[in-house]
Amino acid sequence: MSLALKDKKGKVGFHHAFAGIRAVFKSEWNFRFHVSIMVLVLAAGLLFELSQLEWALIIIVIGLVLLTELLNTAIEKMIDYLRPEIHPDARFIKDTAAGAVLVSSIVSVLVGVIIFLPKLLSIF
Ligand SMILES: Nc1ncnc2c1ncn2[C@@H]1O[C@H](COP(=O)(O)OP(=O)(O)OP(=O)(O)O)[C@@H](O)[C@H]1O
Repeated sequence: MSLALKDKKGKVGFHHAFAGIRAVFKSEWNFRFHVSIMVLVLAAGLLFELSQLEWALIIIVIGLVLLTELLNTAIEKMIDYLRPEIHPDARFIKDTAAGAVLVSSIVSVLVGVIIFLPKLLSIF
C-alpha cells in the first residue's frame, strides 16, 4: 500500500475521504438531492438496458456532479472558516464554486436527455 493512502496513525486514508462524503451527505440538501437523482438515473439505465458507452457517459456525468458538489461544499466551508465577514472576494469565490455545480448539472441533464429521450419516445 502506498504511503499516500496512510495517515500518521497508519490508518487507511480512505477512512477520512468516506467521512467527508458522509458529512456532506448529512449536511447538504443539494448533495442528497443529486444522490437521489443518481439512484433514479441508474435504475432508468438498468430499465432501458444502456449500452457500454451510454453507461460510461452516465457514470462520468454523475461523477462530475458529485465531484463539483463536494468541492463546492469544501470551498464554502473553507471561506466560512477563513473569512466569515461579508467580502466581495468571498462572494466571488462562493459564486464561482456554485457556478461549477451549475455547469456540471446542466451538462449532466443534457447528456441524460440525449441518452434517455429517444428511448422514452420510442415507447410512445
Ligand atoms: N462572506 C461572504 N461575503 C460575501 N458574500 C457571501 C459571503 N458568504 C456568502 N455570500 C453570498 O451568499 C451566497 C450563499 O452563500 P452560502 O454560504 O449560504 O452558500 P449556499 O449557496 O447557501 O450553500 P448551502 O445552502 O449549500 O450551504 C454565496 O454564493 C455568496 O454570493
